[in-house]
Amino acid sequence: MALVSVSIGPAPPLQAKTNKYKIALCQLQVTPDKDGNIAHARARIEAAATAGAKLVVLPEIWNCPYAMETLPSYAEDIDGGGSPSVSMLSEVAAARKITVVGGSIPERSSGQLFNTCCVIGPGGEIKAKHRKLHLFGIDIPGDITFRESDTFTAGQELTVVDTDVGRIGIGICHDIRFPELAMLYRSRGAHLMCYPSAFNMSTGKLLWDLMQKSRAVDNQLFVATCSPARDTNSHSEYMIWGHSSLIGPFGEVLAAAGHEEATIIGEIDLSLIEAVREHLPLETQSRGDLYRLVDVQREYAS
Ligand SMILES: NC(=O)CCC(=O)C(=O)O
Repeated sequence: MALVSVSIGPAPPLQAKTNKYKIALCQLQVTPDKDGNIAHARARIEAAATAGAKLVVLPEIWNCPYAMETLPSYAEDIDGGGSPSVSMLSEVAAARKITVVGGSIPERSSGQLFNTCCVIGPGGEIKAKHRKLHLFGIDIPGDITFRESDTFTAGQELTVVDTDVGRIGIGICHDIRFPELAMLYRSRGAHLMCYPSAFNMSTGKLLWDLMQKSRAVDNQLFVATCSPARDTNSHSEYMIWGHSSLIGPFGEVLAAAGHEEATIIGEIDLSLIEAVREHLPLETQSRGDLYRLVDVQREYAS
């Protein structure tokens, strides 16, 4: 089928049951003990709900260490119902009537492994499942060599999900480096991008803040990132950067963690998006006569 290149129209109006709410980013200390990680995550989500959070976000790979050699032994079958990690998320979301962007866990499906984020609604239902689209691969001799594609298969679907707290676009860590993804999410009406992540010490120090602010500023929306805490005792070659953050639509840092375990809570006020877009109307200033973004999957679907 030939691909028809059509530019994307203006972002649809924002819709959410509530205009202002608290979001919690749980920067968890992860250990090799999966049951312990699940129990710990539950406790942190409950504490965040008690503190008033309506949306709780977990890190990339929170039920086991982010180490490619051991990840497969922790993988769970989400669709087949064999996922203690996702069951816990459903239970706690339903018990506390909150939305949970459940970080990511290694998912086993049809003999393949995916790096997968489930979004859970306040009834405990899985509202969306995002499989990491862009697998992280880096080779800087003498610094860092890492290849997710030796272990994971990349996902094939973009994920924009309607929740009680509005429309959320999901990406996992390295997905944040691809601006087109966030632009497509914005064009599909997302007001918040959530990126469960696990940046490393090299690229984290240099680029982590910049990436988050860029995605927020380019698209005039909120960006939330959530990382595991750094394990300074770990002998793993992959040391995690931490620094989970909430960025506002003007690029302002609304909340940020250091590298230790922490739950940070920030406020999302959706009216800020409209204000920023009104004050600085990038959408009407952009030059659709000179460049265009194409939503390939929508074009094929139509
Ligand atoms: N877990 C990841 O995808 C890491 C991405 C990363 O560090 C980067 O620089 O990109």
